Amino acid sequence: MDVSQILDPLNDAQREAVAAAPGNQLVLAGAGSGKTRVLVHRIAWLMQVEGASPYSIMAVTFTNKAAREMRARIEELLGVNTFGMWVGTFHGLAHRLLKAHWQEAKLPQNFQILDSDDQLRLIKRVQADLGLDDKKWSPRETQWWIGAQKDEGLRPQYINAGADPWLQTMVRIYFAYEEACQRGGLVDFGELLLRAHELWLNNDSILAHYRRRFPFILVDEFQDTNTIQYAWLRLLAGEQCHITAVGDDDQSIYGWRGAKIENIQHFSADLRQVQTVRLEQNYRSTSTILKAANAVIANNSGRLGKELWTKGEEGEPIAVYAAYNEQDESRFIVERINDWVRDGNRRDSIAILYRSNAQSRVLEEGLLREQVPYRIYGGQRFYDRLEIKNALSYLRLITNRDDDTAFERVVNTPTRGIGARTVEMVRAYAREQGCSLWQAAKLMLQQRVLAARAGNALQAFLDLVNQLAANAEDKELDAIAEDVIETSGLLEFHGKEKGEKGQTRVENLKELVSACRAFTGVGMPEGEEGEEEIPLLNQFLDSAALDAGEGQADEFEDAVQLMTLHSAKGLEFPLVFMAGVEENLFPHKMSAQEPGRMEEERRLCYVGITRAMRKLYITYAENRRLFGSETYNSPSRFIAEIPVNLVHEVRLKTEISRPLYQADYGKVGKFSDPAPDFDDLPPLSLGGRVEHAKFGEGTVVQFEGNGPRARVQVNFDDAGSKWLVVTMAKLQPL
Ligand SMILES: Nc1ncnc2c1ncn2[C@@H]1O[C@H](COP(=O)(O)OP(=O)(O)OP(=O)(O)O)[C@@H](O)[C@H]1O
Ligand SMILES: [Mg+2]
Repeated sequence: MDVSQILDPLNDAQREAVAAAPGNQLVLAGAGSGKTRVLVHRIAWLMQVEGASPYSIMAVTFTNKAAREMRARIEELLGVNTFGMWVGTFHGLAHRLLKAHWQEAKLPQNFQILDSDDQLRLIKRVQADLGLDDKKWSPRETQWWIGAQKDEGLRPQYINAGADPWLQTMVRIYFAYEEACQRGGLVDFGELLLRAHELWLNNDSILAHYRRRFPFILVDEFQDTNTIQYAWLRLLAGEQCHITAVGDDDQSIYGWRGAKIENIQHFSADLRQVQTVRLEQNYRSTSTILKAANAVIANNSGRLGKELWTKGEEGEPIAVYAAYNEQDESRFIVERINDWVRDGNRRDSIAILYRSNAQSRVLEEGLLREQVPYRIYGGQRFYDRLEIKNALSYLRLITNRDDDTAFERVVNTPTRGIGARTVEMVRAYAREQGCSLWQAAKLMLQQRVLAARAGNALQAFLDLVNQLAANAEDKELDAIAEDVIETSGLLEFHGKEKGEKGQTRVENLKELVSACRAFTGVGMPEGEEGEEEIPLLNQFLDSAALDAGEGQADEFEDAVQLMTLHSAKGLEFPLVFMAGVEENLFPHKMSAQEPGRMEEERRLCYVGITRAMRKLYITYAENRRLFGSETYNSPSRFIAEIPVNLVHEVRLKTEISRPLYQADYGKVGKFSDPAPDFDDLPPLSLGGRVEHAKFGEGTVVQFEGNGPRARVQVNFDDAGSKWLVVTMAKLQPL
């Protein structure tokens, strides 16, 4: 039997874990030390040497993508099919189980998964039935609370509300909500896990069957399991099964969603004869990157304690860039990406990581401008996001009432009691009359062909859009956007969605206001005579549609990856940018409010740094417009935690114009125009004050392009924001 393929690519400690006799194992090790590799090779070993059938193995991964990769790796190692193996996320596996045993789980065969939107709507209905006022009993809070109970494995009958009236009410809602779900055959995410656990708990024969079936259970990213997941694992494992859990307490980043680091400590006590393996050699990163990660995480207390080392080369210092603002940050990153690709590297060797979803907007714009293909991992591009499309639909209706797509999209969003039947009637009428939906709706209201309730609701929608249009007169673009997201009720509507998702949507909507504000400066060219001016709002909508229309780079195209720090877990990239590393953004400002959250933010930073293999850039902006407002944050404390000898501070932002021209001419030499006399050009700098003959004094906030085409954006104190061509504008630095 040839096992060398399985063991050769491993070090001694890894080999010890992979080739151990069947038993419980805990592999506790830092980032990039080969935990996932051990898991994969362990599965191969069990099949090849212990003769385990693929049917006897269950592997829990962090994402579905990771599950696919795991299968591919094993097939490559062994040349066998992994078809019968159960590999997936906790939710995916629980779903599979419930589908197979719907009767015993007391579910209808075609039970539906309830997503977060639907869940919130259901909770609202339930609360209304109980006569509870939404204002006093926020459905969103209830949703969060019920989720937290389920994560802890708690049904309402086990919650002792005592004399606490608030808790008593919550429990009452929880009971009623459960009943409603059961009646409708609906299962929310938390319920999947809870129900799967109970299925085994209450059905000895089914449990016995799965215990026999799965003598081997392997879990990646064990540090982020919550109470119910851990209970589920233990129940399945029983006394005979063998669990291999791999994890890193320093990478636990889902505490806010109920994950329990303590499960790592409990594991050795709860299971029999656990072999603990520690891996200390890191194979991923340069020693510089590794030292930085070690230094940052050392600031956390209560760690299980481990130090990583590497034989790898020292590598380049970590580059820290203090950007003038978010635009400058985006531009800097795109330039470095272009350099990297010019040096012969692939784009998919690059990741840009950020703390908040909404940060992607400015980064995406920079990439689009330079036509760098990119993909948002585990997410959508900014202008493709549901809440943004909703807001844009209102804006489109303001400029054009006959925009049917926009009409359809928001006629009942936020919900205002216009049902599918009414909309179908409007559609039919429009077809008949050959007019737009808006016109049809108007006619139908005039002719009173709708039932009173539907008619009133529809009238309210038309009034709302007309009102928004009236409000928009003479307003700046960002003020229009702000009015739209508030007055339409979108902000409130999306804000009510459960926890993280709702907050992300609200942040994105506010970010749209930022996008409008930034656009105001770029939009109109200086009023060319005779040319009809296109209203700024229309220009903005066109540009947004173009951005969205670009579509994601397809799966096979070589593209830069953008993602949040949370979704980067487990991945690695030769070149990594961590953007927006500023106080209040990262660490997130909410982390100051809850104990323990700051340490979780630091672990997130550790996760971020340790994604980098060869080169790491950390950037922050001295002032930033995000979520619709302007902020001045100081550099993140995490930057200060990296020893200075590992860092190279990049300061490009002074003297932008002259060096830029000269470098460009020297390098490219493609301009046929006679070279302007560079010595006559003013030394402009981002953030610098300048004076213009017509517009007066202002501040340079952005620049773009090279050579004779270089343009700067100046926020003039009185004349507003303008883009100017440097060679023409005769700006005087002050
Ligand atoms: N013994 C080894 N020899 C050479 N390369 C290795 C070895 N072990 C792991 N690697 C490589 O090191 C990198 C990190 O491994 P892996 O992703 O398994 O680490 P991990 O501990 O799971 O990291 P994370 O904590 O980020 O999930 C991978 O590129 C992997 O192929
Ligand atoms: Mg891993």
